[in-house]
Amino acid sequence: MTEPTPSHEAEADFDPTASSLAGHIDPAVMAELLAMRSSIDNIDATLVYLLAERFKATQRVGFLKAQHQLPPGDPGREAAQIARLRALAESAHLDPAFAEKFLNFIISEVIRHHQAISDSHTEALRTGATPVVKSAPLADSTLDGGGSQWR
Ligand SMILES: O=C(O)C(=O)C[C@]1(C(=O)O)C=C[C@@H](O)C=C1
Repeated sequence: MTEPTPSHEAEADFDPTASSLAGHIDPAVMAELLAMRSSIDNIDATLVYLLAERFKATQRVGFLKAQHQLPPGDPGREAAQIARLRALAESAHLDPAFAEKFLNFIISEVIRHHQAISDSHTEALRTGATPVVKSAPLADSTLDGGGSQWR
């Protein structure tokens, strides 16, 4: 298996001018397009950082739920989140259906992670191992054996 490329290398290798359009369009149009893409690149980087923070937070929820034998999903909470985000999307001129689909996509991944945490917690209890319960900030935590939540 190949090692993942460290993010600083991937970032250094990233060519913000990469395009299949190069040489096919007016250079002035290309310059305008690249200026717009520069904002898109900043937004995409922010999205990655935001999602990483969200998953750190939900991982803590996953451990809490596993520790107290709570179900991974909470449909009542989800309904409230969806109604709120749909309204926010509307006022932000974003398609509410897209906002809902996006949230559902993220939540389904979170639930998969919660289930994996719960499974490894149950397995640890069954085998007499000490279940890994994270209550400390996750920045310095490592994922133990079960670690399948990051598949
Ligand atoms: O708040 C929770 O209980 C979570 O597990 C987090 C979260 C979410 O990602 O926002 C995920 C699953 C639940 O169905 C509801 C919300």
